[in-house]
Amino acid sequence: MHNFAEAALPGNFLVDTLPILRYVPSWMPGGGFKKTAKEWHRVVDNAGWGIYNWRVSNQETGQVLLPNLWGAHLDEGTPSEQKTFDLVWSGVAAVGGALDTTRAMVAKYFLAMVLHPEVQRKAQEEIDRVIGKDRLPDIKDKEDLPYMRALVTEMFRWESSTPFGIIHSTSGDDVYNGVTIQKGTTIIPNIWYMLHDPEIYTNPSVYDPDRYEGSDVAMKRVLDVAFGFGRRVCPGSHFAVASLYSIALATLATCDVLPALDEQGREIIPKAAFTSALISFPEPFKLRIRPRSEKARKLLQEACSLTEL
Ligand code: HEM
Repeated sequence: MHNFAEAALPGNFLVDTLPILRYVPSWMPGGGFKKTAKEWHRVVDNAGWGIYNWRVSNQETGQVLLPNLWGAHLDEGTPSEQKTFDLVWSGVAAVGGALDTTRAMVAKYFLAMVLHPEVQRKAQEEIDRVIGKDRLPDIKDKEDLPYMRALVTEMFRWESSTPFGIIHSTSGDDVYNGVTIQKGTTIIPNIWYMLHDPEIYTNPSVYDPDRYEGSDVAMKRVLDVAFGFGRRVCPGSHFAVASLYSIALATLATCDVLPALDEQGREIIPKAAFTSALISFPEPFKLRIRPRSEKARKLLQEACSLTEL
């Protein structure tokens, strides 16, 4: 994932700006990127084929958890060479697209909760009122929890993990707002700014689920931007929102997310600081997670023991 982030960052490799450099041999000054490309290709190749071959060789052992992306296809019989290739690289695309983007959003969610106890209280009040305290929430409860929907949407507006989306280049000449854009121009979609435009979002740097006033239309406008545009829009957006939603709902229904304590027992309030890379994470911070009640602890324990089965 680190190599991907480095490779996709505009300006990191001169050859992206001066494509003629691709004809420079790897041993000449300016051709070093070819060695890097070869090495990184080996890494991603091993990762893709390694996990696929592991999946095939463990199909019968019970080590492979089902259902999984490859399972349904492999159960149909031995795939052709082309299909095998497609399966391996669609798996790499799914994991590559999902892993760090989702990890970063989950970390940002916990940071937002530590910084905004008032949001937690409001969400917990909604969960307790709608679901009660006798069962764990379910993804189907989403329909009845507008504040929780706003809480998750606001995560993507406040600090999406892909502030500059994925870089593209124009496939033909274009004119936008009177500006001529030539074919092959690099386009960096500034998703962060679109979601922090003060003309649309009052106090854009503030994490505030109330700004949507419960309107799903206003929330959709955020999610329509956060996952990119056009035919290369993120295919995992629904999965990503559902994952965030499940994690937020499960933790807030059962736990309080609290700041860590220093040696004197004082709360350490973390800064809202983020790395500036293709995929943006929060700077490291500490927190405490405490079950809201003995009943909540038991519900969680039961759910964990069911998962282990
Ligand atoms: C918080 C989570 C996520 C965020 C913020 C995110 C964001 C994005 C963005 C901005 C793009 C670029 C779209 C464009 O080019 O305009 C993208 C592409 C992509 N995403 Fe996601 N994504 C997330 C989760 C996922 C998940 C869970 C998956 C798969 C299960 C996934 C798979 C992909 C793939 C395969 C692409 C490349 C699509 C293409 O180029 O045709 N993403 N994502």
